[in-house]
Amino acid sequence: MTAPRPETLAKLTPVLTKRWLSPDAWRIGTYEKLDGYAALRKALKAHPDDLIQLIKDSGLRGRGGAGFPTGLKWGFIPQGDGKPHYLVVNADEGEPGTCKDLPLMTHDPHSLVEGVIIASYAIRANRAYIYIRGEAVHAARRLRNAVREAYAKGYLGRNIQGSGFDLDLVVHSGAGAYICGEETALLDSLEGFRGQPRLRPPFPATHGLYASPTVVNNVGTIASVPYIVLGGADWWKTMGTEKSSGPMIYSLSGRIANPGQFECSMGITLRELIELAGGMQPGHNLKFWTPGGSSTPLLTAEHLDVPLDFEGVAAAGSILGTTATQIFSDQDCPVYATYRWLEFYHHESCGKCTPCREGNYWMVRVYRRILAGQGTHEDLDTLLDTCDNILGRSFCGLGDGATSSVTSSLKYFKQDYLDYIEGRTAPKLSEKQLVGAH
Ligand SMILES: NC(=O)c1ccc[n+]([C@@H]2O[C@H](COP(=O)([O-])OP(=O)(O)OC[C@H]3O[C@@H](n4cnc5c(N)ncnc54)[C@H](O)[C@@H]3O)[C@@H](O)[C@H]2O)c1
Ligand SMILES: Cc1cc2nc3c(=O)[nH]c(=O)nc-3n(C[C@H](O)[C@H](O)[C@H](O)COP(=O)(O)O)c2cc1C
Ligand code: SF4
Repeated sequence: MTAPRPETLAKLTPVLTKRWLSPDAWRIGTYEKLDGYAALRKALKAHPDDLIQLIKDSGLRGRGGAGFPTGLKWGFIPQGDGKPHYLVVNADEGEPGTCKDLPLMTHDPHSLVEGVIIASYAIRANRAYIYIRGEAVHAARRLRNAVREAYAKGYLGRNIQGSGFDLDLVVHSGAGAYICGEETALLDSLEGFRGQPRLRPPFPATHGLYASPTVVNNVGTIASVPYIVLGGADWWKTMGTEKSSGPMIYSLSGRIANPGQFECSMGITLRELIELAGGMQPGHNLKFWTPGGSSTPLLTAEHLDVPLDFEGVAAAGSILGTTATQIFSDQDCPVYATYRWLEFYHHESCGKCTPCREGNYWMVRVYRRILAGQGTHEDLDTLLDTCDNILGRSFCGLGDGATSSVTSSLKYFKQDYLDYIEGRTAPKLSEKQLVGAH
């Protein structure tokens, strides 16, 4: 493992991760000693509209993958409409490779709770929910403990810190479905229905939980809010780039020496991230990687110096997404990796719309055929044609995301497909595994 150079180490900007290594930071006493709830006290003295303006000024963009401007979203909540308003935190974190919200909630749950209270005050919500992935049992336990502690200290409940503001916060565990991370499927699930996406527009900002104005934000988005309130918009903008401000937690996995979370100013490159992670594993050379989880088009070793911000990754033909960089080497097969992701999308497709439900089913079969050494050249056209019929024609983003690795692996690694089809690569799947592929 090679140590990073000092100039690369300087690119680490621990803000949301700064307490993760402090012992017991998940307990309220420790959290308060480390600046905890100071932002809330400051926020409760401000006018809610000024807080929305502060978040707009900071340029904060959603950390759930789409990068929608947070202040703008909060500003869409109608005021004086007589309806209840809701804040819903999306803690479903299901995107393969993504692991930033879970450690945050485990190590520093109060930063999320504090962010929830400030955001709810800003949008005038008196009830908030954290919808957490069902499998995340430990993180949910920590969160529920944090909520209990916050009630006991008067940060939640009636007349918070004497401000006159009331807020109840409920932690709701889902049942472990990827689709329930899509915000409208999440809202259906929270209401007690089967989690399937709703038609948008109308967006949750006007017609969300119980058809009322609702802000849905990712864990990382809401946990950023206390830091912006304390440090100010200008400080936040000293990190990152002009249109992608602030720090970002990048999760690194795969063929690198030291996988994990690295919080850096947005715009860092994969070359620098790999250096921070101690380099590639010995004997491995970078072949392909996802910039933001499996729903984002693959990039290659040519893209090592692409700035990992919303604009930089888009210019390189991919999407920043959840900043989950999954790193594959010359010893990994892009055809097989794509097949495994497709099996995931096929399994997780909710079945509501035909392109995604049928398209993923058939693409999995075509991949099995190719990987069993029984593919044809026409199969490659079938894959591209199927993607063409899914992308932009699906009811929600799951269908679109499923096509990303198919089209990008065919763009960069067509030869790997041809090697299976023309018999130069030994089959990876057996006849038995091929059952049902024809
Ligand atoms: N974090 C994870 O585990 C995970 C898993 C799968 C996918 N994703 C990410 O999800 C993203 C797609 O999510 P999406 O379909 O919600 O994206 P989207 O661009 O449709 O919406 C993003 C957010 O902006 C809001 N919004 C957009 N336009 C609006 C408008 N006109 N008025 C009011 N609000 C508006 C939406 O309500 C939503 O909250 C992908 O980029 C992917 O990276 C994340
Ligand atoms: C299939 C699918 C799954 C998603 N899963 C998540 C998720 O687990 N966590 C999340 O924050 N956003 C997820 N999203 C994005 C949400 O729909 C939404 O854009 C996000 O919660 C908005 O929060 P933000 O603006 O703070 O990013 C998913 C989107 C799709 C299409
Ligand atoms: S794209 Fe897939 S997950 Fe989304 S609604 Fe259609 S079938 Fe369901």
